[in-house]
Amino acid sequence: MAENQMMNEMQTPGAVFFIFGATGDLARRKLYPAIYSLYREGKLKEDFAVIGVARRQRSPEEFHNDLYDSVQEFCRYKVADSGDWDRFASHFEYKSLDINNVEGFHELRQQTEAIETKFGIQGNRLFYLALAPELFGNVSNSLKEGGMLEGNGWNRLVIEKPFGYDLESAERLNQEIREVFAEEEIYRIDHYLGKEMVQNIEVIRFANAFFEPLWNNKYIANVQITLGETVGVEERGEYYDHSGALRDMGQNHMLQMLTMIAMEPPSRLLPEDIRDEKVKVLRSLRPFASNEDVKQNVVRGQYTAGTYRGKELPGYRQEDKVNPESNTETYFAARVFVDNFRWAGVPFYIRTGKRLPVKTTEVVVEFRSMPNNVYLGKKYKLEPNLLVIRVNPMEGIYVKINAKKPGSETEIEPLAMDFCQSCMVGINSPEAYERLLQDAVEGDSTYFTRWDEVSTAWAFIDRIAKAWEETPDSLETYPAGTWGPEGAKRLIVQDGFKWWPVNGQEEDNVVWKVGGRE
Ligand SMILES: NC(=O)C1=CN([C@@H]2O[C@H](COP(=O)(O)OP(=O)(O)OC[C@H]3O[C@@H](n4cnc5c(N)ncnc54)[C@H](OP(=O)(O)O)[C@@H]3O)[C@@H](O)[C@H]2O)C=CC1
Ligand SMILES: O=C1O[C@H](COP(=O)(O)O)[C@@H](O)[C@H](O)[C@H]1O
Repeated sequence: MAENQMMNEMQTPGAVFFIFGATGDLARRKLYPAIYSLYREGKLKEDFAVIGVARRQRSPEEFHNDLYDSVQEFCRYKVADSGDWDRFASHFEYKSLDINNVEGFHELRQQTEAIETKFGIQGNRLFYLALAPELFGNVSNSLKEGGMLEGNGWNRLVIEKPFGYDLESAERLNQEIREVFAEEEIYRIDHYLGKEMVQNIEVIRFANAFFEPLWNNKYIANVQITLGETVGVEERGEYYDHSGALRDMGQNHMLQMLTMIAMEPPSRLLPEDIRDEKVKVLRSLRPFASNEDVKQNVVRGQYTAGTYRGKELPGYRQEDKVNPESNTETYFAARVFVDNFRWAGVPFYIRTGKRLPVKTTEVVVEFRSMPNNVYLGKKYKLEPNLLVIRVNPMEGIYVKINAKKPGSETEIEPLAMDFCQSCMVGINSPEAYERLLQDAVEGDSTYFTRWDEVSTAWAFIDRIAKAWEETPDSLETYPAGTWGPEGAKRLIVQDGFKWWPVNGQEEDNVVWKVGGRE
């Protein structure tokens, strides 16, 4: 196939992928489609195999049918023709196994050796745990006891979030898996790090003379990071009600994006150099000193019933498997400071929520006004310069500058330079899971989180969670389909700033024209 030929040079080393949790939602929606895309693009050749593991029984035909449905529904490539499909599907086998059944792992080992021989795989094994975190320790142990780590290639463990509930539970979890796997064998997924535009932050910053010299407190007034979702908790009420927005999105995706924006340039583009720089940012986060400090800097909210595009939406407490008296936050916004030379005094405003009006992830870097602006005055409509990095679902970069209004002698107006990557014909950005699976198999841990990153992030988040536990009435509400609680506006307005519109949409739903002149 054409994609295969084009991508030959990017082929990954042969390996067996074990998907523990093979009948689950993550495997179906993300992992199988990602493997198919890698295959279609020739990044996986014929020397790979997948063994799906879960408790329920699945005949080979049933498993292949599940696989087909998952690819057709969720993959960015549709199945090309039946010959290609049969060849792809022949790499997949299923093993019904409870992860606590060590005996069963000996059988798995025999199945593995047979499939390695069949596809000429040299003993490389990648264990992907798409399972509840409580099972991570047991599965690691069963892999060891069942002789699964005695192949003659490498062994790698890929684990999903959430990595713990707080620092203490994360430490326990880490200890359990470290009894079997070394840190360099562990790949902790934060799927935001696999997103094309999150990885692009590094390039935009470090490959452009426009930006890097200005990337500090002398020129940047504030940074805003928004991860908005229109969905509610869907079928995940039970998990979410225990977790909440702070743990579900804050501890991982939001702080990881913040580190990418704030980190120092690494001396080399090696995984440990980059992760060293990221962890320095996390260590520089100004910790909240007291409940009052948290109250002044962090706002939390829960959605109530509302309307979105004419549709009535239930409140969070009415959602399936959610405690009807739940105090769990579905939104939070925080003002965070990175106390180092580069960022001293620059607020980072971060916010995320479910049931907001727009699904979007964006970073807005707002530059300071000119020190002595000769264009101050009523007739000039000056706006601060902005750099906007659009992460998803739109991918692109947007720069807002001031320019003379054409034909006018005195008027100045903001001009938007908008590069929309996702609008370009022929661009079909890889899904985060494709990139991360490929990296894991290639042994590149750059976009996976190291233990010190995870633990430092938890220490920061725990302080907020503790304050909220002690001040339950700090929870505000917001109607589903709106931009979150009032407190989030106050948080930023008190500093003389405002939340910039995201994805072309103003907070009061006035459309902010994207591209061209406003
Ligand atoms: N779904 C998503 O989009 C995301 C999920 N995650 C995380 O990924 C993990 C998996 O999530 P998800 O797929 O949604 O969960 P599901 O509940 O849909 O799937 C869980 C899987 O685990 C298997 N399983 C459960 N117990 C055992 C056992 N004792 N032995 C063997 N297999 C077992 C189940 O199969 P069976 O019942 O047949 O044994 C099933 O395949 C979780 O940690 C979740 O937080 C993270 C980000 C996104
Ligand atoms: O990790 C998670 O992320 C999703 C949002 O991911 P995105 O790639 O669609 O932006 C979120 O819905 C979920 O609650 C959280 O667990």
